[in-house]
Amino acid sequence: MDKIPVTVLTGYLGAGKTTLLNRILTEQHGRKYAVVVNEFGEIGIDGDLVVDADEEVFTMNNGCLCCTVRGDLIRIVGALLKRAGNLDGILIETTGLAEPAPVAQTFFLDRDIAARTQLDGVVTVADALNLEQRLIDAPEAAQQVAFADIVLLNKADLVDADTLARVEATIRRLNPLARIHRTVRSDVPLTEVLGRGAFDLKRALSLEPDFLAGGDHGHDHAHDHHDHDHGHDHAPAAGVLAHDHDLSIASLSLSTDQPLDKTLFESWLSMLLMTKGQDILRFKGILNFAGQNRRYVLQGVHMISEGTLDRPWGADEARRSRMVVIGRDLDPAELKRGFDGNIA
Ligand SMILES: Nc1nc2c(ncn2[C@@H]2O[C@H](COP(=O)(O)OP(=O)(O)OP(=O)(O)O)[C@@H](O)[C@H]2O)c(=O)[nH]1
Repeated sequence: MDKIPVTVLTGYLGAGKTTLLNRILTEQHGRKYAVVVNEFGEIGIDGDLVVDADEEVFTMNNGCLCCTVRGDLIRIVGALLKRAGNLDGILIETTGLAEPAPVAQTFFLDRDIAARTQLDGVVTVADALNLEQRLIDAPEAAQQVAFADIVLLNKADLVDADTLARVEATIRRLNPLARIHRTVRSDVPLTEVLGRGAFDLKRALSLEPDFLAGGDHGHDHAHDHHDHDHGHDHAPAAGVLAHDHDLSIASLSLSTDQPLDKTLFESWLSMLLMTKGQDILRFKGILNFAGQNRRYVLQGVHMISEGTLDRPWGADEARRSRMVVIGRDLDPAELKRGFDGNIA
């Protein structure tokens, strides 16, 4: 039996992973992929933002995929394999705060999974506008780039040619071997990211000598999965994978069953981004605006926000507005007050 290829999509918050995933699901129409999405936050939104309703999307909401969640991944992939039928591949989108190595490890360490699947490649989407700053303030960002087999240098439309060349040189320094594609909205020929047999175990071992050793690669973890704030206390480990998450990053979920007033909401959001945009790493939401029978999808990274009208609300669907904000030093009470102030 052929092994099922697995592609891990990684990259920092808001880099363009879901955009790539949607491109794969749309362009590879007729193929059957199982999609596993891991998000950082209590209320699932990512699963809803994946376009193709024919695909089954498994969401893991446990926040950090880097360690304990691997158990969930093993369970989900294990269940998938039991009824795999004619699956053409498994696509795993990690949260922007995850490291790809432990996810990749799963496909080597779990015997049953290793026998049936083959890690095809780790694809890292890098945000050309924000990567340089992330490499300074977010250790995961460097690990994601270092561990990639293929890098999409995305959002090329948001920077000038010199910046793009500089960011590409930085990626090259972190990862001399990966193929790098400059992209806008993750538009890369899919033959460049899928079915390439790109994963290089030797390189993984050079970055993480314990890659095949299992366990938690020398880390000592203290997670608090209750509020999805996660603190790690990591003993120094060999290789690039010694990690240290930023404890001040948290995810806040906002929701209401009452319709929101679009004008109030937009002015609240623009004020919020003007005053706190540096600290807001990522926000996304599915909103119910008064008088609108279609869902409004909101997306943003720092000061850049995008809103689009999506499909109509279903007849039996609860018209619930949900928004997730991920950032540093957020004030939950103030954000909740502001959000609730937009109720129509
Ligand atoms: N201008 C511009 N915007 C982009 C590009 N690629 C993606 N975006 C936008 O950036 C935002 C984030 O894109 P996503 O694909 O959701 O990013 P992600 O990496 O899945 O985000 P998380 O899962 O939250 O980490 C969305 O508003 C996209 O429309 C690009 O090349 N240029």
